[in-house]
Amino acid sequence: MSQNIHIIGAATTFGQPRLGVDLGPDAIRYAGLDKALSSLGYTVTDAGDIRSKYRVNASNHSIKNETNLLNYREVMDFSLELAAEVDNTVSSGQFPLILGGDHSLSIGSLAGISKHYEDLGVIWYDAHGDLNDSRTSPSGNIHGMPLGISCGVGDEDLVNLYNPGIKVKPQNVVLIGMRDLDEGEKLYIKENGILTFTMGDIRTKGIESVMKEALTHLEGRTDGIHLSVDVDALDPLETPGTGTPVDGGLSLSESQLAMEILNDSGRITSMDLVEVNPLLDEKNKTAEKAVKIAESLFGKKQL
Ligand SMILES: NC(=[NH2+])NCCC[C@H](N)C(=O)O
Ligand SMILES: [Mn+2]
Ligand SMILES: [Mn+2]
Repeated sequence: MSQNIHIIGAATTFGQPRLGVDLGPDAIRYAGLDKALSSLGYTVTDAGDIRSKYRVNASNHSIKNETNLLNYREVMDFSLELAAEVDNTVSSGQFPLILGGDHSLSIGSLAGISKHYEDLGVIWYDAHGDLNDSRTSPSGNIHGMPLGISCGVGDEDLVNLYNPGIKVKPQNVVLIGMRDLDEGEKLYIKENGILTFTMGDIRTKGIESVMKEALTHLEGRTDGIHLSVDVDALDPLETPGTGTPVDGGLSLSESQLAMEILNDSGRITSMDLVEVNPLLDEKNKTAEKAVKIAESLFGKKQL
């Protein structure tokens, strides 16, 4: 892993309906991210926040376009800007650590990162698959679509954003923590043989063997691995400050072990840490957990 971490705040809220998730990057900074990573010996720089040029207010926040996509233009423009920043970060040899913000930001982060890899792997650590398109989505919220879009499904302009073509091959994706998949997502997973670990699988096999299986699956076929952590992968008792909580999730200590195993592999090349919404939180608890997850990924061991 690069010794230089570049933090990019992706202060977007347009991928989902709740106000406040654009404050996620500051909540994570306030919880001490920079200091935690510097203490591990990394050189940490912070780009500050990329913020949508569109203003947000309660009544303009969730506007549908003709094809069931909410805040389409806003998400599109934001993703382009984020993709360029992430692209530059990888070009300069730094590790991009993108703080969210809602999960639609991964459209931009994957667009920027994938330019640098032939066969990018993706570990999607989340309660949700985020594999919907405008037809399968129950909500029209684009934060339920970024992985599908990056795999080439859905709106053509979003799929071809920043650099034309698909960003990630579905066989290079591993889903971990799944417990709220929509019918269309289940079908897509089956049809494309995406390696998927539900909470049931994790309870049966244990998180250690799940993470090792994930890494083995991506071995040989990928030249870099992007890790996308949605804090709703964790149980809402751990991370209540998020817009779409789902009961029955991972604990903090399981997640720390998962991150330590990824760190030991030395194969993670970029990361998103998303869906922290301090307006829904209890005393910034969720952002504090997010910092602990990042710490474990970058090398803090419990012993
Ligand atoms: N990144 C997230 N939290 N996504 C939640 C998605 C929920 C649901 N599957 C939808 O498409 O609306
Ligand atoms: Mn989620
Ligand atoms: Mn998500």
